Amino acid sequence: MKIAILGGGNLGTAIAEGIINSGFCQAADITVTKRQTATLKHLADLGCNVYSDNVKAVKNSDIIILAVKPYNYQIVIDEVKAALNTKKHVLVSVITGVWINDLQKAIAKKLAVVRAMPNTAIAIQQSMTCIAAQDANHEQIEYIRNLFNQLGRTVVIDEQLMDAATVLGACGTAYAMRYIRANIQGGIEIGFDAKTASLIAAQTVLGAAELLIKTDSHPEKEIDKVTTPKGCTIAGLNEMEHQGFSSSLIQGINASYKKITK
Ligand SMILES: NC(=O)C1=CN([C@@H]2O[C@H](COP(=O)(O)OP(=O)(O)OC[C@H]3O[C@@H](n4cnc5c(N)ncnc54)[C@H](OP(=O)(O)O)[C@@H]3O)[C@@H](O)[C@H]2O)C=CC1
Ligand SMILES: O=C(O)[C@@H]1CCC=N1
Repeated sequence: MKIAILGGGNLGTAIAEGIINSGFCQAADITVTKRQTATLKHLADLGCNVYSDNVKAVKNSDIIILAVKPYNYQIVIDEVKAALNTKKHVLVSVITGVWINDLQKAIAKKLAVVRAMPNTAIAIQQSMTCIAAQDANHEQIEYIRNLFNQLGRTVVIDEQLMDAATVLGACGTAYAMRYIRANIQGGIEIGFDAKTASLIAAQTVLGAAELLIKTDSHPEKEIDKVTTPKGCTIAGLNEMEHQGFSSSLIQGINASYKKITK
């Protein structure tokens, strides 16, 4: 399979790099487009095809990953729709807020379309990617899922949950960063220099997340292991809850969801 990534920006280049690093396909089988190609020199050096001609990229590929900004998708679809072939191509869109029906309407063909919502950890092959599909067969969905499995973990969801997936999985990276930053600020106040506090905070969050994923555990079970009766963990946790910690996170998630669905 040959893959075209239309829109070689942050996400597009991260996908290309991840696919190459994982050995999922050869660099020569990947084409990345953008209007100003100078920023894609590193991909060209790796052996990818790099140019601005979206139509040529579509004609030379089987899987078309659309990774332009939401306000640019219509123009790119208008450009390539005549070259899209329902018997050959699968279109994969990572564009936030654009529904499969919108894409199919813009293409004016019942093309197999897969919508994927990764997060920015895709740059280090640690994304959580939620996937939804329409008019794609099992084999096509599995191929796309396998592609994103090279870039982290995947789950197939109903497209109706894509806004929720965006909030929890994609915006979630920003929420986690803010949590880590608050830990760093607290860590500095209790004596660490910024660099050491950053390492301790980030590695601790990484370890906590891996505990849940690798042992299929529940957060409260892991909390019970840390909290010594009358100890400092429970004192801190309870104070955080008195200040509305869990409630503020839940309200934040709801505010994001309200914004994305309005
Ligand atoms: N899941 C997540 O966490 C996130 C998802 N996203 C989604 O991913 C998509 C991409 O975001 P991101 O990578 O950050 O955006 P970028 O702006 O970094 O990348 C988009 C790229 O598209 C290129 N482009 C624009 N017009 C065209 C065109 N006509 N033909 C070919 N290339 C074109 C631009 O380059 P040039 O101007 O040189 O053409 C640019 O490099 C967005 O739709 C966004 O919604 C974004 C961020 C986070
Ligand atoms: O903030 C946003 O609107 C988008 C959604 C996912 C990441 N960025």
